[in-house]
Amino acid sequence: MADCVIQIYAFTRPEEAAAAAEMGVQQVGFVAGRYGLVHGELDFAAARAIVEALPGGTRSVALTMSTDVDEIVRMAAAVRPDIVHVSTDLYDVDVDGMRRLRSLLPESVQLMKAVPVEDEASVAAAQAFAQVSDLLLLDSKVSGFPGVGATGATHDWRLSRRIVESVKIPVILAGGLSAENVAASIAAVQPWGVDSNTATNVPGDPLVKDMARVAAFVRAVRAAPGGSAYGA
Ligand SMILES: O=C(O)c1ccccc1N[C@@H]1O[C@H](COP(=O)(O)O)[C@@H](O)[C@H]1O
Repeated sequence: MADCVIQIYAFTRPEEAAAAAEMGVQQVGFVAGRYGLVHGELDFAAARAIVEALPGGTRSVALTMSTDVDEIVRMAAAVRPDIVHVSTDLYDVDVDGMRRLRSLLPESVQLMKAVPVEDEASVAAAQAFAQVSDLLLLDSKVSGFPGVGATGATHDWRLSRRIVESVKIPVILAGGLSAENVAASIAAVQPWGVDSNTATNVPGDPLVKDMARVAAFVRAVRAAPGGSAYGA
């Protein structure tokens, strides 16, 4: 059994990203591209600076709020992340768009699709997007929040578990995860990875990571049954 992969969002400062990697965060996320939609948007040069700050072996994850496949390809060329994370509303980049995006990205770049877990239809949607993605990220959707995620809210983990069991690619669980609930989420969903944003920020400040909370999240994952190859 492999370690459960730990991904943390949304870094805006290279030094915080590097510190998180040293703490054991394996995938460091940031929002690449300025569209005036969400907190923490970085221009391509600032996003690239985070990629360059990471030690070897830590994967960089560039979240895009663009709905334009060609713009996403331009972002990937400028930022050169390990993973491109498409986090707009589900059908803003649909299955055909994801297929085209996959064909245009270098093979070395993985493509991750955020799927909102809301109801029974989410299971079929995840299965369809799994055919054209390298990874899935299962997240919460709250109306009024642009795109998928960054809500601080959990969702129905039973639906996420069904998705994990029915697709053949790695699945990261996101949505309201914290040091307090991540062990329960791993037990319930058995994902390949877990992800946190709001609960590892300085409370009330979406632009600054709370490194003590990041460290607590890493410890909680590694102590959880199923969270570490070396744990219980
Ligand atoms: O991180 C962001 O700023 C972001 C912006 C727009 C859409 C999604 C975003 N982040 C993703 O949402 C998850 C879960 O967030 P939370 O823990 O519920 O606050 C985050 O980790 C990213 O994958």
